Amino acid sequence: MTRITSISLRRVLDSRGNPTVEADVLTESGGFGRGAAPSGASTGEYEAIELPASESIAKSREHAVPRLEGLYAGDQRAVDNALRAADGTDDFSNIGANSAVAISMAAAKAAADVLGAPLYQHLGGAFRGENFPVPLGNVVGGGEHAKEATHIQEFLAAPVGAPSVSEAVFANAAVHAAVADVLDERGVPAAKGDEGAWAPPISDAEAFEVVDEAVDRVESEVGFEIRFGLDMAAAELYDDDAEAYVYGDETKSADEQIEYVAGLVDEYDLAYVEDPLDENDYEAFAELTDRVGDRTLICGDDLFVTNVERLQDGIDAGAANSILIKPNQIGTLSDAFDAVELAARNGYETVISHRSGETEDTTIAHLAVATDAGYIKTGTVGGERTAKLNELVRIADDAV
Ligand SMILES: O=C(O)[C@@H](CO)OP(=O)(O)O
Ligand SMILES: [Mg+2]
Repeated sequence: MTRITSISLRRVLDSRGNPTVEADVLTESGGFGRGAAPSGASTGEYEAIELPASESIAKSREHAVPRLEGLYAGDQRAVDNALRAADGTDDFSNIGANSAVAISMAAAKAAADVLGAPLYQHLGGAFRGENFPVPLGNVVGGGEHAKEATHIQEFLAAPVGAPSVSEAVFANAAVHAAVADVLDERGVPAAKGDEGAWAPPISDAEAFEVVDEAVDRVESEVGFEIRFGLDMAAAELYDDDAEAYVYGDETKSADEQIEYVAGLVDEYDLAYVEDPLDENDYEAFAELTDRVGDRTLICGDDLFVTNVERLQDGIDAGAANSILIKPNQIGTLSDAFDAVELAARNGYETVISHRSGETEDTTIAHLAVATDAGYIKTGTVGGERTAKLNELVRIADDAV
């Protein structure tokens, strides 16, 4: 039986050393599931609310746990509806999206445990596990994840031609290593940013050269196509008062930003561009998508925040052609699934994603396989990133 008998919540460390929420769910027959909430730094204006971990835990113990005990862990909608009812707001500002998502993921894992099925199969059904997402691997980054580095937040290796997910994961690690070599040859010292990407003190223009070179080197070694992409996190670059994108001493109007990004897509044959424009500018997103959407993915992260209403607005406007899915942006797995389904029905590609603050939790690897997502963005190196990448390798090897 998957009836929930108890839920424990505790504070654990995330990869930045901040407290986050971990949930354990136990069922009547001894099923066990554990989930931990990630945390963003370049958070979107419209995301569900993360509360301080202790506050979120106290509120959830009082309001959510009593409603959840006795429900079936396998009835994910009922669990997630109870979380929403316990919170009573649209954005989880009462109990915190951090506790909500930890409990939602832990319940799914407890149900899978009772069934004796891998999580991806419990979530996605018997016919999942054949297709794997292309991992987008952050190899150079700055922005909110490393202050003295590039303005663009993430340069992402995209091994689109890899014959297997394992080869793709290793190719990204090789690009990460090749970037270190290229930087070394140029005499550029580099620390690492929050997600384990190199965070060199160089201009965006030089970062393009470095990543392009590193990708070329690895591509010729492995013999399959590797492209690259970006997360521009442009809402962080956008200054509302100046109505412009600010790159240090330079600024760009929305039209100039569209021109700039369209030029980059062509010059570097970019496979992927996330948040190239401000989160409130559907129109500019639509214009850019119209120009380059036939040859690259224009992905909405802060634009859509895994929210079906914002995604529907984007679909109506023709803004973007793909969506980033972060369960903690919306608070539950059910909401994240709804966003994936709406995207799929409208021909939008799905990219399942980590946060810059992460834990060892591997739910997103299973979510990507369960939803047949085309891509997963979960870093390249570092234990909290390799936890997900290695889980994908295990799923492919039928070893979960
Ligand atoms: O912007 C993003 O896509 C994410 C993850 O890379 O960063 P953060 O978790 O800081 O929002
Ligand atoms: Mg992003």
